[in-house]
Amino acid sequence: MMAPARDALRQRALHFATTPLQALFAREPRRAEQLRFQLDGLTLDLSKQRLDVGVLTELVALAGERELTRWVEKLFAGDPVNVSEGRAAKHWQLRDLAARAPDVAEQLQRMETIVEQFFQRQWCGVRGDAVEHVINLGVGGSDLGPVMAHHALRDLPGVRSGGVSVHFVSSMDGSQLAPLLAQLDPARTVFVISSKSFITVDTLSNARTALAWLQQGLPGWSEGEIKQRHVFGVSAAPERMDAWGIPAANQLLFWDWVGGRYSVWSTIGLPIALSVGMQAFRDFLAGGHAMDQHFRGTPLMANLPVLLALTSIWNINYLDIHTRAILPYEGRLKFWPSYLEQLEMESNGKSVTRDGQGVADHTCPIIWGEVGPNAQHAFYQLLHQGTHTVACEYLLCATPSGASPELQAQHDLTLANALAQMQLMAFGDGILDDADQLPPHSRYRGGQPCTTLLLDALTPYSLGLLVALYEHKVFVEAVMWGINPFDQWGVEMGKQLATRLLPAVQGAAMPADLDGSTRALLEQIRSLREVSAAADLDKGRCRRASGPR
Ligand SMILES: O=P(O)(O)OC[C@H]1O[C@](O)(CO)[C@@H](O)[C@@H]1O
Repeated sequence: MMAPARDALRQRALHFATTPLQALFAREPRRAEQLRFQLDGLTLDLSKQRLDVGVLTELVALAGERELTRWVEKLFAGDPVNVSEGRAAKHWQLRDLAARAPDVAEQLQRMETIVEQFFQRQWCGVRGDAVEHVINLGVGGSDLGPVMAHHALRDLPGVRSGGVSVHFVSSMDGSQLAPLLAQLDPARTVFVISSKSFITVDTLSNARTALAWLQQGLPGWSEGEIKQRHVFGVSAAPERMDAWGIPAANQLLFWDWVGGRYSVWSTIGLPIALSVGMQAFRDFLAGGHAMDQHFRGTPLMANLPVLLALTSIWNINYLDIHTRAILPYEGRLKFWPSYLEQLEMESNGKSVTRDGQGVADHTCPIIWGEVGPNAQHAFYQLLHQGTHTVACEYLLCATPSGASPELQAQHDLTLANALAQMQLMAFGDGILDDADQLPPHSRYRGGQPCTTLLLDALTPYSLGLLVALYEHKVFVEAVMWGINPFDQWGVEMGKQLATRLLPAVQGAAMPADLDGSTRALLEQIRSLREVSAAADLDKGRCRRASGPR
């Protein structure tokens, strides 16, 4: 395949890989302005990336060669862009409130009815007590979007509060669920079982434990009565919710054409609406829709998701930078890195193209992160003085999320830290006059390419803009690499192997073809368990021997 843009980019990369960022600013007086892009209170600043407008123009030409515009049309036409599963990817339709697709509008209305009952304290458990706690049981896309948005938006000024307390449980080992159950009253607790497939073992095992706890704590009530007042289900598989015994009135639906990690906009958002109210949830949808319109209608050179994606392609495929740190300078966004890890790595962690060939280039980088001020005291040492080049993505809010003078002062401090850290990351100690007097161990080499995303303020709307920005960015990258971002076959085999190994963990014979390492680990686990069971037995004997006091 002819790829003139790619060859031109390779040539440019030779220059940008070795030119200090200071030199780029010295050479281009309008750089900060030319590489800053905006939409509705969201600013994308690429000026501290190792590129210029010429590089972006060449990357846009490459996007032309990869038929990006045609793929964007296919996405919004509802074509089956998820080729391996023969499905459309219409998460964007969930946020188009004006178009009111009938199914979408109906489910949103049902969600609103449920949410209002909780806010009005009218949703009561079997004993007639108003419910105060809702626990979402879900994992991956059925957890990360809601948990991220709930933490970002709850108790934000202007956002409704006073509903129920919402909790999130995802891990299959029960370590999140057990301490919650120990504190809560079953009569005042409701569970939302959130699972697109309704077969995810992590979620269903937590759900079984939750049901047993409800039954134990609410004696005298039948399982059906308990489920009616204490269990909701959110899924694209209503027949499986039926089989689990969730009453139809407590079921909220979404559809196959919503990928798990793109489902925060669907009824999977129920926990978000329960914590911040429906108006905030609709504002979140409106932000996402504004980004859809921008993405569909803006020329590529000013299109935020496209520019973010092309910058990422430039770093990975031309500058050989294979890792990216996500650094929000806003504690409310503490789950933003985990959210993006799933969105990006589960979508684009692929090595086979849509037509089954090996990819020509590296795909998704390794993504990790932490709230910036905490990361400063954890892994920034590596970013400043380690040996790896890491693309750094800063997320800042211009105004604080609370109004008190103390919070304003703390917010100023946080912003000053973010700006200073970015200076050091990008320019190193070159910004100091006397840097060359410093001993080697105090030098900062700089050269870490930084992207800044600046929100005027964190609101449901701006969070919607941000999430949809990344969803589309992931799609653009996938088109550039020729891969399908909407499937996740790589997580399936692990689940099958776990099912096969479970009996052996429980004490049955080990599979004959088990590898040596797994066999040895299982043997050790078994013998450790035997020792611990024997110790428990001894303790029991001692207690009986010493008798009651
Ligand atoms: O919502 P479900 O069907 O329980 O799946 C949970 C998660 O599991 C995955 O399939 C990966 O194992 C994700 O894509 C998904 O978000």
